[in-house]
Amino acid sequence: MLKINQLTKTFGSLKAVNELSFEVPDGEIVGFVGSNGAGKSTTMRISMGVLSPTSGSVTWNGQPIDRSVQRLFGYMPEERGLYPKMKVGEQLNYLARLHGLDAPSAKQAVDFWTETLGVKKRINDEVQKLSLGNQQRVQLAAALVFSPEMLILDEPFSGLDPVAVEVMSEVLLEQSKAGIATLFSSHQLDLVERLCDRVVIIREGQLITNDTVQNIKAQGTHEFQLSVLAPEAEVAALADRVGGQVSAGEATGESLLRWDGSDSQGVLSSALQLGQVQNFGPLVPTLTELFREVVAAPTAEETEAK
Ligand SMILES: Nc1ncnc2c1ncn2[C@@H]1O[C@H](COP(=O)(O)OP(=O)(O)OP(=O)(O)O)[C@@H](O)[C@H]1O
Repeated sequence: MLKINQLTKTFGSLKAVNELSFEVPDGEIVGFVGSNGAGKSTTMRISMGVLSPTSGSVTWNGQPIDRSVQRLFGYMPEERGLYPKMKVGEQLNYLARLHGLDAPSAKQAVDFWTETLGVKKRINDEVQKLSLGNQQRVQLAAALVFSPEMLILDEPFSGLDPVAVEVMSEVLLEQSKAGIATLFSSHQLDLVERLCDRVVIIREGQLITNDTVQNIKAQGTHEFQLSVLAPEAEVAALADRVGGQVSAGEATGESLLRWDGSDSQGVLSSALQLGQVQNFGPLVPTLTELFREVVAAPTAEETEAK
């Protein structure tokens, strides 16, 4: 398990990471989310041991991140890190051997990951000759080729086409089933929602949320929505009763009623008197909507300053 404990990193007067604590347990995929400049890459660099913290610590199974621990981590840095003039296959083979695989195992791993990630045909090409998306696939192969115990991936999905996104999603889910701990940052919240066991949201270096996707969604503002085949004017009277709002639905003659969910069964029976009810239930917000709410809310410091 990776444990980030009271981590702080300052650059001059800027606190890029501010007393941040969270964990990435074995077999879990943790999505690391925050606006541009929130401190995600800085946290990941420190977790990988390529940047030292100002204070606080990161440990792997209780051990500080030294060279022996670094060897267990598959890392995809934001600035990427392949040698542009080296051939894809040579580069991956070099990395696999560097991490202790013998020659036949390294070859097998290179074949497997280039095949899985769809770059096997490019194995003899220099990395710099590949499209950006294919370079990204090779980056992912580089993080995976030596069977790491932990994956630290800084925006692994950026620049990938939809097919590669699907392949990579499957790879992460399989790795997680095999017990690998994964921390990945992303601005693609639909993917985070789909893949992650847990989501860590940070803002200005500070932890805002650390919870399961399910819990985060359950805590969001819960409105109800009902769709009924009845004229808007008739549904408006019902809306007035519960302080809701009515709008036209997509289907002909359909009206949508949104309200805070109070007296839901009473509203349903009244709506049934008006016409056929098509849909009825809580409107579960997407992670993207919740993220917008969280990021738009004032910070504790801003609230205090008022
Ligand atoms: N080496 C550095 N020197 C000075 N400031 C830095 C350095 N690295 C990062 N920062 C600053 O620290 C803050 C956090 O940056 P970081 O790259 O960790 O954010 P991020 O959440 O990864 O953002 P993005 O989503 O844009 O990649 C930013 O304000 C950034 O400008």
